[in-house]
Order: sequence, then structure tokens, then C-alpha cells
Amino acid sequence: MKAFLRTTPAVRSHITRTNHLRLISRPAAASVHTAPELKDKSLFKEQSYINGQWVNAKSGKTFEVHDPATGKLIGTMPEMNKDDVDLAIKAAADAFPSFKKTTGRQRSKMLRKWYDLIIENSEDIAKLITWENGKPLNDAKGEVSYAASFYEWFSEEAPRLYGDTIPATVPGNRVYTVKEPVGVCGLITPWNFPAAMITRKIGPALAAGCTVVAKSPGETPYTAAALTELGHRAGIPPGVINIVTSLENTAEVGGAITASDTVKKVSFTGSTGVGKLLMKQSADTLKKLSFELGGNAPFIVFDDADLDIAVAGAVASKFRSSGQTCVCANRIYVQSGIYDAFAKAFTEKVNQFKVGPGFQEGVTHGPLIHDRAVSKVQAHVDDAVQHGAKVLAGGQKLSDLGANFFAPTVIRDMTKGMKISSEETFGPVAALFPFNTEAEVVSLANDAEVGLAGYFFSKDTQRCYRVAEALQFGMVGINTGIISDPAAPFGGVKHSGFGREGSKYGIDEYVTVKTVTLGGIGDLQGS
Ligand SMILES: NC(=O)c1ccc[n+]([C@@H]2O[C@H](COP(=O)([O-])OP(=O)(O)OC[C@H]3O[C@@H](n4cnc5c(N)ncnc54)[C@H](O)[C@@H]3O)[C@@H](O)[C@H]2O)c1
Ligand SMILES: O=CCCC(=O)O
Repeated sequence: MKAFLRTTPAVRSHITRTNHLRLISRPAAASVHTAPELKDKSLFKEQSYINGQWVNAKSGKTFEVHDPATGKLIGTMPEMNKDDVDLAIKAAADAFPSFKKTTGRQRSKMLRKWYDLIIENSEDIAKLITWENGKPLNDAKGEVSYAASFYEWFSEEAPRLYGDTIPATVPGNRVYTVKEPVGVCGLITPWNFPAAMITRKIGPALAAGCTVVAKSPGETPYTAAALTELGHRAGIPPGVINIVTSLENTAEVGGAITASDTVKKVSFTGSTGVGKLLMKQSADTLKKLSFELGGNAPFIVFDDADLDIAVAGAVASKFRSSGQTCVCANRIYVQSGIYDAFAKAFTEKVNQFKVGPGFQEGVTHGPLIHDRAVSKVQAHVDDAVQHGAKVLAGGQKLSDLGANFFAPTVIRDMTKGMKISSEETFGPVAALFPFNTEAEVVSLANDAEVGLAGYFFSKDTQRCYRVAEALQFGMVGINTGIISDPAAPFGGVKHSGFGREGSKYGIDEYVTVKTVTLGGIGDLQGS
């Protein structure tokens, strides 16, 4: 109810009109909020955003969003369908002709203003992230600066969208290229980084001069809405950013985006399965695509590694967002000479974690996003134990804290046939596999359908080059467990998808290269 009271009068009147039955019929427990206090209450929006206006679904339907830490209701969002998506696509298409004519410098200023507003409001945005995603407030603050950094970065790229001057093969011809915005872009992002995944797409799209229809994640739509409100305040013109929301209708919304011939590009971050579906759906309209899909990252510790650095790297890589990032270590391979020492030191660190609701002081790790995630984690642990692995820490749900909490877990004596060796857990389970030789572990690491991130730890410089070259992954971390950086290209190979986000390459995903050939310029008279 508190969230309801924080909405604007216009929104309240609409919700009252369309939802009064649901509001009054909700069970008492479900309507009790543990709402964080926002400095700017108008950042909490329970509507979608089309053509510069906050709107409801045309059908009037809504879906509920729940706090993963408490299970309590946060609020509702419009349950949009194809009709709403078509309106958003039309708004983006109508805005495109004038937005594409803005200069890179003008777009740079808009993105910079948006960046500044996010930084000014970072505490509120972080609270929204913690509320709907569950991650501890400090991590949420980190995500806000990471998310904002993509607007800063692409505000700097926008004025530097250079083409080439090309020496022609044909005498008398002159050839040059121009990078043009691809057009209306459909962006689909997951819940694990409610802010950063969407800014990593909107930043380069706008920098290139594209307009967008973004579908925010059904589990975590409020962060995207708050960012959009700040974009509105930054003066992004109507129709340039459109945010559609859905939960149950997500497949229909994805179908409408991919089927549209007006949408020229789809950028998706999420699971490999959904990525493949969207690629099939996009075939008829031959869209430009970039897909950041699932991972199953190997994390290799060689005997010659610095033990403390390797342990710190494993803690950071494995347990970031309670294991719910696509680049989290999933298979931790430790060489036999250092295996026992690593297992002991690593387990000691994991035992120091404090699990709890993300707003609670001192909490280092929050809940998982929902009960399906908890069930998958439990299934992976049970499978490993049934096949002979030994639990060193955790291994079970923390039901006393709430339905979505799972104890940070360390398991040793993992072997190749176990589920974790071939499936991404996406949760707080560190599985330690022993190995003996460099060739053996490189082969194990590469024996995966996916290839997003891989990590290894060694003090041997020659080995560092050798193994980095041999690993079949889009990103390799050497002696570090954190590789995310707006300046560094982010993306995978194999079934982890294609395309790169962030970095100097990120903007290329949103442009087409036009070649201009001027023929027969002739010779100067008299020369
Ligand atoms: N490579 C990366 O950069 C990256 C980043 C984050 C997450 N991921 C991957 O995402 C997965 C976890 O996220 P998830 O479980 O929410 O993934 P998911 O694929 O189920 O969902 C991702 C997004 O796609 C939407 N979606 C689902 N079905 C859709 C459909 N038919 N049409 C259109 N949209 C649809 C969801 O609503 C959500 O917004 C993991 O596999 C993880 O590795 C990858
Ligand atoms: O979960 C995927 C993205 C995480 C990151 O950008 O570091």
C-alpha cells in the first residue's frame, strides 16, 4: 500500500479504476510492503513508457512484482501485449528520422546529462535494485555506477563515429564509408543486473542515433522505469526510448518485437534457450542481432598461483550477486598440488559471508531471485553429493531467512559427469574439480557448449600467454575474478552468443556501414 501512496495522483486514479478489485481482494500479508524510503519518491513508477508518456497496458491488465527477500508485494506493472508493443515500435519509428539527424555531439550531451542524473540519484536507484532484485545495498550501489558508466562511456563515443576513406582499386574512383544508425532497436534484458544490462544496450544505441523499444525484465521492472524517468528529465526526445513491461505475456511481446519489419535490430541478454528462440523468430525479417547468452565459466587455479589472490578471485567471481551472473565461475578446477590448501582457505572465506535481506547492515549476500532458482541450485548440489562429492560449506536452503535464500556452498571432489560440469548453476555453489596437467584442464575447460568467460591463476608468464590463447571463451581473466569494465568488450563465443557490448566496439552493433563510391573524377585539365 505504501508504494501505492507514493505514486502520483494521476497514476493512483488509474490504478484505482483498473485494479480496485485486485487491491481490495489481496490477502493482507501480500499487501504489506517493506518499502525503502526514496529521497525522490517520483522515481518509483508503476507504468510503462511510450512516446514520452507514462502509460498503462491498453488492456488495463497488470502483473505483480515481489521482493525476493520477503516475498512481499512491491507493486504492479502493466502486462503489455502485441498491441502495446506495436504502439511503442511506431513511436520509435516516428522519432527515428529526426533523432538520426542529431549530431554525435548533441547525443553525447543527452547521454552525459542522463549519466549525471543517475549519479545524483544513485542511492534511490540502488534501493530499487535491492528491493526488487535482492542484492545487498552495497552491491546495488556498485551496479548503479557500473550502469551509469555505460552512458558516460558512450557519451564519449557518440561524437567519434568515424567512417573510413578507402583507396579505390578502380582508377578515378573515390570511396568512403559512413556509419549510420541501424534504426529502431528491440532490447531485451534480464533481472540479474536490472540497471546495467539495459544501460549497456541503450547507451550505444542512442550514441549511434537509434531509437529503442526495450522490454524490461518482469521480475525487476522498477529500476528500468526509474532510469527512464531520469532519461525523460535529461531531455531524451519522445519516442527515442520506449519501455514495455510484461511477465506472462513475455513470449508474445518478444514475438511482436522480432516479427516487426520496422525493428531492424534485436539485442538480447539472457539464457541460451531464449536467445535461440529469438534468433529463429528474427529470421523472417533478417534483423541485425547481438546476443549475450549463458555461460559456464571455468576458473582454473594452477599449482604456481598465488593462493591468496586465487582465493580472493574465486570469492569475487563465484559469489558476485550470489552466483547469479553470466560470468560467475561455475567449474572451479584446482591443480592437485594446491587443491587441499585452496579448498581450506576458500571455505574459510565463504564461512565469513553474512546472508540476509539486502537492506540489512553487514549482509554480504542476499536471496536468489525466485524459488525456481533455489530449486535448480538444490538439484545441482544433490546431484553432486549423490555422485560422491563432499560438501565443505552450506549445501542447503536457509528457509529461516525466507523461501529464496540458499547457503553459500562449497563442494569438493567434483567429477566430470556431474550436472555442474555441463550446466550453469546460476547460484551460490562453488564446485571444486581436481586436475593434474595444463593440457588436461584446458581440454576440460573447453569441453563446453558455451564460451562466455574463463579465468585462470598462475605466476608463470609463458603459461599465461599459452593458456589465454588456448581457452575458447570470449573473455579471459588472468589472476583476477572480475573482468567487467565499460572499456572492455563484453561477449561470448559458441552458444554464449555473438556481438560485443561496452568498449569501442559496442557502438558497431547499432550501425550499418554505408559505402559511397564517387566515380570518374577525371584528371585536372592541363595536368
Ligand atoms: N551473456 C550475458 O551478458 C548475460 C548476462 C546476464 C544473464 N545472462 C544469462 O541469462 C540467464 C539468466 O537470466 P534469465 O533466467 O532471466 O534468462 P531468460 O532468458 O529467461 O530471460 C532473459 C530476458 O528475456 C525475457 N524473455 C524470456 N523469454 C522470452 C521470449 N520468449 N521472448 C522475449 N523475451 C523473453 C525475460 O523476460 C527476460 O527479460 C543465464 O543463462 C545467464 O547466463 C547472460
Ligand atoms: O550477468 C551478466 C553481466 C555481468 C557483468 O556485466 O559483469
